[in-house]
Amino acid sequence: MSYIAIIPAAGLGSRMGYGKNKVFIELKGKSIIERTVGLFEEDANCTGIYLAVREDEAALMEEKLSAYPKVKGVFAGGRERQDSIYNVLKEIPESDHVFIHDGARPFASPKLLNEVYEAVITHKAVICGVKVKDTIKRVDGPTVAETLKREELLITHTPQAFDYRLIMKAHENARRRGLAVTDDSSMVETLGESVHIVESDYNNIKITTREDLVIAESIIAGRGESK
Ligand SMILES: Nc1ccn([C@@H]2O[C@H](COP(=O)(O)OP(=O)(O)OP(=O)(O)O)[C@@H](O)[C@H]2O)c(=O)n1
Ligand SMILES: C[C@](O)(CO)[C@H](O)COP(=O)(O)O
Repeated sequence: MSYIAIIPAAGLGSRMGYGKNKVFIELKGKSIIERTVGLFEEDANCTGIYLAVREDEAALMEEKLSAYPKVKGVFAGGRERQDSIYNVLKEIPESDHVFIHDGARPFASPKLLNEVYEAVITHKAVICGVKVKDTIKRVDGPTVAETLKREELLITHTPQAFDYRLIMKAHENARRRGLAVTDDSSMVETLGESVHIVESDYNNIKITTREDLVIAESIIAGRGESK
């Protein structure tokens, strides 16, 4: 048994405001996308890595990732993350399991990848996430609508892992029904299938805004990484 990894990296990075795709930002001499791809390159259970990239960045991406032999394909992304992933899903070879992991999430630990992999062997859909630390309220404009039960909430991370046929069916169903979602497991939920949860960790951040770059630098410093 093994899995293949899909890495969506075709975003605009608009919340970062960097003027170009944030996955090319370097953190201690290595770009975010190289760090993310490196996680799967190092994972013995991963047999191939496929990316969604912006068409105008395909050449740059291929150059950046030339040192990662598990990268088997780079495909054009779509308008939304969901479209980018579907564009890759329909091109990849059929396999037992598929991991989907944000290109902008470079700190997933080997332990987490392993736990998600163990879980997807038994469960057909697996996500990871962490507990909410703050109190979350649903709002209606400037007014509080309700206070949600914190113990029922999960901050969702990637990797998310799936049985290949199930995630393909979930994406195709979502496209047919015009469902727009921000993570892949939501589409599996829509099919009425259960989604298993593995505990992630707070370092597994998605680099989204400028503040995240400071956190990222501090995670790297804490690891004592040498160049
Ligand atoms: N059309 C899109 C949009 C996003 N992504 C990827 O999905 C991941 C998570 O998305 P997000 O953090 O939202 O990245 P961006 O879309 O780049 O950021 P923003 O929403 O701020 O523009 C990123 O690795 C991003 O490159 C993608 O492949 N295709
Ligand atoms: C999939 C995800 O990373 C889970 O937290 C997140 O939903 C991606 O959302 P984005 O708005 O595309 O960053």
